[in-house]
Amino acid sequence: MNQRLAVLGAGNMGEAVLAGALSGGWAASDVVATVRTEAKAQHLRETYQVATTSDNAAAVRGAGLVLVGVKPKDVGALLEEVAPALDPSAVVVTVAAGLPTTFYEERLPAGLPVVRTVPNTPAAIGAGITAIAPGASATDAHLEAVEHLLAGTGAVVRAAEKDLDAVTAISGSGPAYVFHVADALAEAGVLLGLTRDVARRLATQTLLGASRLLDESGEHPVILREKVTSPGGTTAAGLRELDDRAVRAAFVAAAAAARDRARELAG
Ligand SMILES: NC(=O)C1=CN([C@@H]2O[C@H](COP(=O)(O)OP(=O)(O)OC[C@H]3O[C@@H](n4cnc5c(N)ncnc54)[C@H](OP(=O)(O)O)[C@@H]3O)[C@@H](O)[C@H]2O)C=CC1
Ligand SMILES: O=C(O)[C@@H]1CCC=N1
Repeated sequence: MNQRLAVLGAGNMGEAVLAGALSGGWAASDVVATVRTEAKAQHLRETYQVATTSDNAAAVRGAGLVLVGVKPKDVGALLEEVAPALDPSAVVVTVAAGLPTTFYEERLPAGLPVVRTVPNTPAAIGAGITAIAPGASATDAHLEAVEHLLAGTGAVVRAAEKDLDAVTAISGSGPAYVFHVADALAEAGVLLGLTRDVARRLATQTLLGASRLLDESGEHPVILREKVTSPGGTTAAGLRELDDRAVRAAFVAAAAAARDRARELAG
């Protein structure tokens, strides 16, 4: 399989995967990204030194890996555009939420391997996590090629395709939940009289430090929470408010709603 990579739709997620792949050692000279505006093309050329075009069919010619980075609603039209131009040995890798691999297989030349992935935006700084699942014609070698592509974006895990909507709800959408918490914590600090700059710094570093501690200690989050929560102390008072407002239940409901929405996107 050749190393030519075509990124079709270099938006938030396509660009994040592109950035992660390049910082992981993928050669910029092997990448072409498709765009719809000259401003975006210029940004990609200047930032990553990759080739750009607005012609998706031209981009996929000779590409061994074709990354579908457009919104789920735009995937059908995109596949129609590129199907006749795809290299017979190409692997189609998609990041689109919800759409099953059968959606692609029905629209692409018979037997063309499809790998469905669920990345997240921290991929841009090599701190993402991506779940990957093979379609009917994707082999272990195809999965390995996708793992190689994504190696610079962070962790990569293999998953069963039936689980990918749940993965989307947790790690795909998850960064947005975390940014929501970061914003809420910082604004709470402002309410308590801290400057915006200080409050934001405290919130950001607290999330970063807590995440690293969780990861590096290997301890269960409940144990780590208990280590912060002195009997009769400040944290217990704060946590009681979160429980009274059913924050834990809200996370469960948010994940279920995101999973259900992924299913709806499949049509
Ligand atoms: N954002 C995230 O955190 C995650 C997103 N995903 C999936 O990633 C996909 C993209 O989402 P996201 O990056 O957020 O969305 P964006 O809108 O940021 O990216 C889509 C990009 O595709 C471009 N585009 C649309 N149609 C075409 C076309 N025919 N040819 C070339 N380019 C085209 C758009 O251009 P223009 O801007 O000009 O419209 C845009 O730049 C979705 O399918 C989503 O489900 C998956 C996991 C996480
Ligand atoms: O919001 C969305 O639909 C996409 C999929 C996961 C994250 N962003």
